[in-house]
Amino acid sequence: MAAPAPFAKMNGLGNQIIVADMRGRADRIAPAAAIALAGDPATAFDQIMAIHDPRVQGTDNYIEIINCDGTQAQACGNGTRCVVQALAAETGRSAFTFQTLAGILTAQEHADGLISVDMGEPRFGWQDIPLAEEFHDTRMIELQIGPIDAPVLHSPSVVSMGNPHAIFWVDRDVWSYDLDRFGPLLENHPIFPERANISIAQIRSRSEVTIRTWERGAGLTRACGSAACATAVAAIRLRRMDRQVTVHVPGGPLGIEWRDDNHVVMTGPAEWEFSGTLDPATGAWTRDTEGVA
Ligand SMILES: N[C@H](CCC[C@H](N)C(=O)O)C(=O)O
Repeated sequence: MAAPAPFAKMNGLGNQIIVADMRGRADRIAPAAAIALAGDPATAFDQIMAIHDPRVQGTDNYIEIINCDGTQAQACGNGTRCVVQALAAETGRSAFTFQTLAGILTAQEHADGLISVDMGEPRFGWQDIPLAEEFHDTRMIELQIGPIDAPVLHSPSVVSMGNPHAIFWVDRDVWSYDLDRFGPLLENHPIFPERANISIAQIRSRSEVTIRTWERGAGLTRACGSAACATAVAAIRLRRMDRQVTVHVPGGPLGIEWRDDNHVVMTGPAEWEFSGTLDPATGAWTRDTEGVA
């Protein structure tokens, strides 16, 4: 058994997040511990955001992101907002710089409690996503699901926000598609050698789009921040939306801006639910007693 680590169960628009405090220690949360925590209804999560000591100068922390199947993710927008809220409450600071597998990102809590995360620059090259074969134009790639002459979903845009995303554009209500059926097939399609997060998106105007996401390594979630960024960027590349948009995910709205300097900034809320301590080796956990800070 490892020394217990403090954690907070939080959510970002219903994206279930565990923020774990792994500062001042050398171990990491084991995949088996993540799978155990994911299997317990009280701690079921989509991603763990493990806050570690900084590894490079100029950053506040290294953040390891773990999906509920125990695999690592490069980016998690909603989880990053939860980390910011937790650290802001602890330190009284409002601006942070984190290192993740997707690179270095900055984030800020605003006076109204909303949090903005600079998710960095999107990448569009087929090797960057990555795709298994060369596609010159990733605004739309050849991929379809359903009957060959009447595909249910086809011609997605693909984008890397540090993690791989495919966005299928649909005309009908996003809830009328069996994403729980198509999601796993598309996530694991051979065209995506590192698998992919799969979204379906209905553009409603030049500034509003509604999406649902099947997340790589996590399945259906109520919100996926990096998918919201990827969708906005892909729609803007297709000249179907303006550079500042609202992306409606099942959990609520996220503001996304693709700035002129090519950075994508996501703004939204984070919510604390309860705190406790967990064993990073096994996932055994206890809840803090009510009333104790
Ligand atoms: N929920 C996250 C994304 C997790 C990404 C993960 N499922 C992967 O890329 O493996 C978000 O808010 O951006």
